[in-house]
Amino acid sequence: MADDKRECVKVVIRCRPLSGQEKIDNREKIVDMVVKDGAVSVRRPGTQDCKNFTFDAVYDEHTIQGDFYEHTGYPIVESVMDGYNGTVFAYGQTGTGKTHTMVGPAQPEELHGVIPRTFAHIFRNVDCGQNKKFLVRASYLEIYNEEIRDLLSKNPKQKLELKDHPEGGVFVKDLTNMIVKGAPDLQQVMEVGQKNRSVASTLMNNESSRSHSIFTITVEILEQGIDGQDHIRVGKMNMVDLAGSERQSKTGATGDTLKEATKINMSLSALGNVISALIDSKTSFVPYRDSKLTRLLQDSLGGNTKTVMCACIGPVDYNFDETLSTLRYASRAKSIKNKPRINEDPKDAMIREFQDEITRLKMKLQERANAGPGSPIRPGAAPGEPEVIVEKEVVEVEKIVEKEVVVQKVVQSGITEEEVQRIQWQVEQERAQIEMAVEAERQAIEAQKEMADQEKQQLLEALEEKQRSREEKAQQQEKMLQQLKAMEEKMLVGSQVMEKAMQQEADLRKAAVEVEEKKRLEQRMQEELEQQQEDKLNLEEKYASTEEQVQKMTSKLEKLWNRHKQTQQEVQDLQHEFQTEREDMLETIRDLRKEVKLVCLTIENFIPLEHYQQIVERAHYDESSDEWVINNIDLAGNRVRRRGRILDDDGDGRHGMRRTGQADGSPDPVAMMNERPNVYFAYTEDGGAQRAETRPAPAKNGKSQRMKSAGRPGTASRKGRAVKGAVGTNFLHSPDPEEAEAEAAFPKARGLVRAGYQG
Ligand SMILES: Nc1ncnc2c1ncn2[C@@H]1O[C@H](COP(=O)(O)OP(=O)(O)OP(=O)(O)O)[C@@H](O)[C@H]1O
Repeated sequence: MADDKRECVKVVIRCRPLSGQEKIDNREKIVDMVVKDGAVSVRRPGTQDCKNFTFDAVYDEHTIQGDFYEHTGYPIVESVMDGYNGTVFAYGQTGTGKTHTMVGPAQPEELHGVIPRTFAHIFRNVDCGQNKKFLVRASYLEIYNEEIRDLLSKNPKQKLELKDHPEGGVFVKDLTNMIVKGAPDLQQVMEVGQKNRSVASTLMNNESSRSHSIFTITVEILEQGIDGQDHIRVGKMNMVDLAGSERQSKTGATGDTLKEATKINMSLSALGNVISALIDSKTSFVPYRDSKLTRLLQDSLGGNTKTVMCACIGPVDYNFDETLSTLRYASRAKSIKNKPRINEDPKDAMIREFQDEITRLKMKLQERANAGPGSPIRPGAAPGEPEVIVEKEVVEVEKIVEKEVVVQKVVQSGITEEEVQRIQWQVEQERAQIEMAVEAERQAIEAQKEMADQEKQQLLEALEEKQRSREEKAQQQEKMLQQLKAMEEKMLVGSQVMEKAMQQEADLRKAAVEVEEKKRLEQRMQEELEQQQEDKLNLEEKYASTEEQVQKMTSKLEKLWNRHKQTQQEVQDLQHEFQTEREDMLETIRDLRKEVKLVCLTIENFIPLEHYQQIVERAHYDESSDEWVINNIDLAGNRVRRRGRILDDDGDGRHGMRRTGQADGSPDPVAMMNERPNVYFAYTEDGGAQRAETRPAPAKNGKSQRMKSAGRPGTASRKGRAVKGAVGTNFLHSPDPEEAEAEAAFPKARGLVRAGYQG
């Protein structure tokens, strides 16, 4: 039943142990945790000034991976198996243990992180799912430089698009979803994805994740309800390993790594803004669309998901600022409220399609089995009759399951071994009968000695044709049987006989999770109570005597004074943090400006202004894909040149395009416009529209002809031009009349001009 209760995001903190280097450097440890109270305190280095926080749980450096999973991953997977969406995500500074927590080393097994531990857990539940059928799928993606990539694809660098589904919410178009049949399949999927992830070495971490990654396991559960009808629930488990927030000065990032860091920090800021908006009662707008990460996490933050956020921190002094900032971030996230609900009978459940397909295949096989050996070779059976239709359906099924991984384990097939043997035996019997019948007919024909040779030959051919067709049908039947088996293997069936001990263990764990949950609620209530008590301080009170009044007022004053001091300190810290963030952002802006300047330099010197304006006018921003779009871009500029080269591959050394050209060998623009009306032309100094691929060949001295006659190749700057819609162009230069003159003398540069443009 759907359950519309609101619940807060569960926030836990994990502190990693001191690294080897930190021990060598004799670093000061500034993080203290009281695990049983969920309390963490961070001491300002060199002082006794501590900042205290409480969370749903805290895990110190002694916490082992197994215990961490039991308290964070386990309850979420249990909910997923009930049909809820669940998310576990790791957040924190670079090098604090996010990947260690979510993935962990491959060996030994006890160091496995949350993701691999869910595999065995999910399939243990599948094993115990009495009278249920399951379909389990997995996908693995990363967001690298604001681009979504499929880590399971043959081409993992290809950029995928985010789309909005009216009912299902945000989804990634064309993302690979592997159907898996056991924990080893999932392990294999994870390993493939891990190999494709973008990592790099920085000063803070030898293997730093340069992208955010999301591993998703979808579990579809089919079960008969008390109404006798089949019901489907779909649980989805998202496991997110975020890239680390980082300061350029500390990581020593340059070049591509710096560019990655800029994008990482920008998307993490967007995540911070979403968290702030969600807890701000005055704001109803949540800026999910500001980054791909926040769009993908939309359901996990403020949506219908049970979410655990694990904030990872380092234990030593030189990370004080980042640790404090992470704890503040996490503390804010505690107030986010989600509305988890069970996903019941969704329209697009794959298990339903599988179930229907299996039923249809079974019926067809049964029909054939009942009809006996004669049925598949009914003489005169017209094409388009049932047999042919079945063949089409089989092809459809093959399409659905084409991304299946290697089968390692079959929990239990829905079609019994006896059934398979029986049908196989029937097929064998049919074959034997067919062979006997053919042999008998052959003998009969040969016995008719007086029969004309020609007639005899015809009969023999007809007989052979019949036999071929019979064998084909028998093969089809066998193929269908294999299809049926393959599909049923994908639908995992829960064990009928669950051992009592297993059941008890599962119950015990469930009870422990419930106790834990109650403890968490109690703690939250305790916090609220303390808050209310503080608020009460401001209320008027009645006093029995003046002395009591003085006493109470003094204690109240003391408390208020302490609070005032704390708040002041908090303001100072926030100002400091704000300043550091501001500096980081300024750094980012400086980097982005540099990039913009380079783009502007290229535009100003290589693309005539009018043509640039045309491009700007034709470009529009597509909100759904978050990209600038120019129609027919595939027919423009460099792309045309590339296509031309392909056409040139005719072996005779002449350019393919020239065949439509003028007498002097240059192409006829009008002819080409007629041929491809949307083509953009390249520009030459004489102003003539020319195809990019027909530009003059380099002169003997190695310089191009254009370079020679131009005198000032591509250096004319156009300061102060107001380019309509040219973001970031004008702020770089001020108007300069001399430049206008230089501009007039400027040769018409190669660039992009739409066909038909008259200069
Ligand atoms: N709880 C822990 N116990 C033991 N070692 C840990 C723990 N947490 C982290 N480490 C070690 O610290 C190093 C950095 O960890 P990890 O790569 O997981 O950091 P990260 O937060 O994912 O960094 P980045 O954001 O740069 O990807 C690794 O060598 C890892 O093994």
